[in-house]
Amino acid sequence: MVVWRTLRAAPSWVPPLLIGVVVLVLPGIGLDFATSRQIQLTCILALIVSGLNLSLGYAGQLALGQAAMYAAGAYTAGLMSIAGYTDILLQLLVAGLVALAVGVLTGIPGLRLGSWSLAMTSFFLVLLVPDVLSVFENVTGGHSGLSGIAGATLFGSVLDPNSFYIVIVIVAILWFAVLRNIVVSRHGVAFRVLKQSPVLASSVGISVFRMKLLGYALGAFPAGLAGALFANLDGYLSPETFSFTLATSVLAASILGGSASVYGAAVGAAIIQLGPNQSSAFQQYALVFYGAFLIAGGVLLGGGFAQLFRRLVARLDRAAGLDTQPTASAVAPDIPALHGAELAVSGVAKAFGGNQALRDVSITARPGRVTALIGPNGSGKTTMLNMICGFYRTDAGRITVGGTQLQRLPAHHVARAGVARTFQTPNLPEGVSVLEAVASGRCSTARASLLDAVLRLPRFRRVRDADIAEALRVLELVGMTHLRDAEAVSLPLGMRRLLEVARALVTRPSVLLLDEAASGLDEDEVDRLAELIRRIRDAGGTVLLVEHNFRLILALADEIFVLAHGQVIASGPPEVIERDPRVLSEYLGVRSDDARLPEVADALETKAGER
Ligand SMILES: Nc1ncnc2c1ncn2[C@@H]1O[C@H](COP(=O)(O)OP(=O)(O)OP(=O)(O)O)[C@@H](O)[C@H]1O
Repeated sequence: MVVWRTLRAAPSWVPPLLIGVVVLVLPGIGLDFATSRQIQLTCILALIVSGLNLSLGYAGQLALGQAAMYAAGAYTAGLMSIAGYTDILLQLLVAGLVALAVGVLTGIPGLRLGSWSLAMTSFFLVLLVPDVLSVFENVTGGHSGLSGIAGATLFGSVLDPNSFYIVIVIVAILWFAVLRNIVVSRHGVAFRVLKQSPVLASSVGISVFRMKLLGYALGAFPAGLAGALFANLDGYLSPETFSFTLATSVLAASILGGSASVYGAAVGAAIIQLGPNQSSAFQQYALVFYGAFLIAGGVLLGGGFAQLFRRLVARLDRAAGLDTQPTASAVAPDIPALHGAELAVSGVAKAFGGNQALRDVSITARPGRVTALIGPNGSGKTTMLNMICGFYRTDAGRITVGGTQLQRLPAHHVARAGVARTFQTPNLPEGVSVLEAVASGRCSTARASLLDAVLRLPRFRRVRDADIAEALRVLELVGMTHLRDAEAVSLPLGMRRLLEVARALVTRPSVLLLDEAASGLDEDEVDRLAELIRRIRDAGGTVLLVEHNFRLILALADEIFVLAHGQVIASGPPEVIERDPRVLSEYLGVRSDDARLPEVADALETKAGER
């Protein structure tokens, strides 16, 4: 256990780097030609698989185009070599950029069309590779393949097989370092938010289209590098290499190793390359075997070997006593001043086909006040929130926050304008810690570019430090600092709801929309939530609360708007609403002119409980 504790004290990138260094020095201790070639092919396959992991495992885009990007990189490098440009660094750069360009060009239409289109376009892209190579037969050699690729050079010297081995391993190590830096940065968290839900992504200010394209196109880059390395390793390119079978093997390796994992790509590639690919009998039935691997990886090993590895680490951590969580802090600090803005909705209408969900609705939520929006099921509350957030377009009317019109803005711009929200069902990405989940709310604030993240430039560190500091500050407010390293999705419902409020608060929003935040909470948790909302209000925040818990509404709201059949039927302070005959009639289906608060609350709550 002492060894384990020492290992865990080291930064997480040290063990994989050590493995990389061992692979790098293997030729020094004697490596036969066949093994050396297999290791090089494993590195090449690992590069391709890592690209798929980024787009599929992290960004959630099922796209099989890596084989086509690999071909683009390979033919680019091969043709450069034939034209006399044999420098491997130049070839890697150009091949990577060409693959990136193919990713962008094929990704845009696939992503614009939405849903399964990217999977389909990338699938056809792979099927088209042999035909494209035939069409340009004069240049690519068509079905006969491309020969005459000269040995690679580095700064003018020809690379012997051992030196080329070193180049391949170093490129793989460097790319995995880049990938790791991306995955642990804000971009990596944004990818996982996107994978969880595009709606969630836009609600924290992420442009869904740009992020999807970034994941897919970035995944093309290592495939281009792999292509350049392969062209120089074999000195000959045949269209058959870039077939659909390759695409399937890449997918199988990704699923086996664990697609939501950086190093899982290398593990999956090693299993496929060093195992079945060795046997010629396997080659004949490769597609069948890859299919079986996919099923085994997907069904038996949910999350692949990476998931098994994580479980093993967790078990060893427990055994070594490394998993103890500090206890919760009792006193939550004061909320610093929030600069809430007025939310004004006037004359808004929305129809879904013939169903008029909202008609001529006007509501106002002011800073330093809790405004509640209530109404029976189907009265239009969620539609209203979705229109404020930019998920639905209004048919008529205006929505402004602090005087700025929102109704024409896409959802991620609305979030950037200061509107933050929670969801009816807590919406948290998998594979992120509580701290990262809260910090993900800051995706729309000051940015560090991808290059800043990859190279760990000062700007990246500044943004990361600010993200962590703000996330910790808000976690303290909701009394969850002690859970900062826990996996967000594994928390109980009450904690997940508080976590969502924390994520919304981390941007210091101008307007906070809470969609049934108390639903499913026990009494203690509701009290804690109520206390938090009160403190947000007292700090000057603008809170719009959509809620079915009437005791909470009556206790918290300064003003209530009641929706029924898509229209506001009553508005005013709780003491007016609780006696309004129209409200009672809508909720209870009875007319009562002298009903009082406790009876109404009980009756309404019972009614809500029945639903
Ligand atoms: N995307 C959609 N497509 C078609 N109809 C929709 C859509 N969203 C909402 N509606 C309809 O609009 C009306 C209002 O629904 P909405 O979900 O806003 O009500 P709600 O008050 O939030 O209900 P609940 O309390 O059950 O969440 C309903 O008739 C619903 O069927």
